[in-house]
Amino acid sequence: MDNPISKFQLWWQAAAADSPLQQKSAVCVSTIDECGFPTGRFVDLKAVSDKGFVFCSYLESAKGKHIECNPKSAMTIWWDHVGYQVRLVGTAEIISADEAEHFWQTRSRSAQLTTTAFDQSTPLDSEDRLEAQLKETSDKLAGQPVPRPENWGGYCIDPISIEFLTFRESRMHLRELFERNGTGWEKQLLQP
Ligand SMILES: Cc1cc2nc3c(=O)[nH]c(=O)nc-3n(C[C@H](O)[C@H](O)[C@H](O)COP(=O)(O)O)c2cc1C
Repeated sequence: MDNPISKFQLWWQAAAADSPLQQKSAVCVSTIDECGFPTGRFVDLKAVSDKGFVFCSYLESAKGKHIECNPKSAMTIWWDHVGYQVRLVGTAEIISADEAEHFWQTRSRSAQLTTTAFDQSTPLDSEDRLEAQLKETSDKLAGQPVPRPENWGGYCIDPISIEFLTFRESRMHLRELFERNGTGWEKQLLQP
């Protein structure tokens, strides 16, 4: 398979089928902080297409601020039950408001309420404060749809390289590196 996006979609499907994982689409996104340190955290992978790899978050979170200053990002995935690792590097861009709205509408009401109630990555005085904030938001929006907060949206990482590793107990892992070459991709095998 010479198209890494199609290959990824097949791997994602295979990993999700009969997956023992609770969080089947958790992937690690790494960004670069203001001091130049890389920092990773798990997010939920929402969609993959020729445009890139999409996840949703608060736009003013730490990761959001990092991407605003430096869009160079990475995504790393390990699906133990199928023995697949995927690593990609690329440039993150905010998705459109319409796309963000689409993903917002796929969220449960309780996820919409918690997202609205909290201000990700800002300091928290005490754990009790979370309950109070959630109750305040739930009471305020009782019986109404929960609108998407302006500070919630998504990012699409447009990859310049994607590496697929098929894990083998023998350590003879198969590593397939795809690098962007103009509008296409160049494939190269790497030693394990
Ligand atoms: C399995 C899992 C899935 C998560 N999914 C998301 C997500 O889709 N979006 C998000 O903003 N945070 C998600 N989080 C929380 C992030 O890992 C992280 O704590 C949060 O985004 C704040 O990161 P930041 O301060 O670096 O911006 C998830 C955490 C876990 C463990």
